[in-house]
Amino acid sequence: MPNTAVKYLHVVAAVIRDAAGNILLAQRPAHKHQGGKWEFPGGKVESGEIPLHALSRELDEELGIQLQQAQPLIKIRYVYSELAVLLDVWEVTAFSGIAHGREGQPVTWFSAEQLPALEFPPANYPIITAARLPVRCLITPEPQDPADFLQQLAVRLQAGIRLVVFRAKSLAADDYVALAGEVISLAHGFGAKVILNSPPLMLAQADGLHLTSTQLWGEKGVFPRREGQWLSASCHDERELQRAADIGVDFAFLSPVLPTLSHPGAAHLGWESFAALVENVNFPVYALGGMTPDHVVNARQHGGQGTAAIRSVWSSV
Ligand SMILES: Nc1nc2c([nH]c(=O)n2[C@@H]2O[C@H](COP(=O)(O)OP(=O)(O)OP(=O)(O)O)[C@@H](O)[C@H]2O)c(=O)[nH]1
Ligand SMILES: [Mg+2]
Repeated sequence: MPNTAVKYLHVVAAVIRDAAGNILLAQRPAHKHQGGKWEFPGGKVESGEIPLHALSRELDEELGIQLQQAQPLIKIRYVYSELAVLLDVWEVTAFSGIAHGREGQPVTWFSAEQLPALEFPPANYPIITAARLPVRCLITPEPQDPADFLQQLAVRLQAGIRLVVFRAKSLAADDYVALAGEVISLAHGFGAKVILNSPPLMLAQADGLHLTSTQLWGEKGVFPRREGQWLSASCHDERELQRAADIGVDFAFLSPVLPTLSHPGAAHLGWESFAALVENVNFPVYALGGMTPDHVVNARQHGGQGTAAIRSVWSSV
């Protein structure tokens, strides 16, 4: 949660992608704060400036490019010993000009998968997660027939799904692990990532482990996660998001944002509450509950990473 007694320096920064999906990074000059580390280009918002103008000015000053289109990606508050920053990160989707280090700083395009091995200022780690995560996430429905399930999954991967939470509460542990192995190899063939929903055994090939909101309250540090594997969690309110932050999740799902077909009369957050809750955490959050493909725009406008869905993704393609 942000510390209201702290004055955060508002900094805009950009995740700039080329047509192949590579991301442009610059190396901070040695004499500056966090010198020598890689950064997302950007800088301080001047007084009276709106963030998008600050971003446009910084990208011209630092890289000689003209910003044409950008959308919010994530906001992070971080307290260094010397200063506190609010990193207001935007995803640049269109620009003109050829990026070069106008202030003499080295600039390089990296694939998203190269980012975790680079050295960044410590505030940046959630930005790397956000840059690697897609806008849409599929949470699978309960598998009935495994062969049919894999075939259905392949259709969604072909349609562009790049993040899958393999959720199968009805399967025995051995069956879950066997099907998970197949889900992972199928998804990896498409360059998609697979998060396993709290199996008793964590597979080395999986990209992450997902916790239900109940599992969030288990003993800290006992989750069977390996180095490099993400930890995600289902949350429904501020208390669960805070707990997710305390145990160090990489990203979360917040629900229900809208009414769902399975619980049509149940209370839901609505987009404004979603935005207010997301504003206070420093990791990417997917909107879940009642999401259709069109809601990706709403999720991004309200500070989310994107949308997660079971039914609408499984049945709409
Ligand atoms: N641009 C940028 N700044 C970051 C990142 N991560 C991070 O902690 N910061 C911190 O945000 C602060 C402001 O960034 P900056 O030094 O780029 O500001 P600026 O371009 O206006 O530079 P200037 O002070 O030379 O005018 C610095 O303390 C920097 O360490 C990042 O990824 N990109
Ligand atoms: Mg700068």
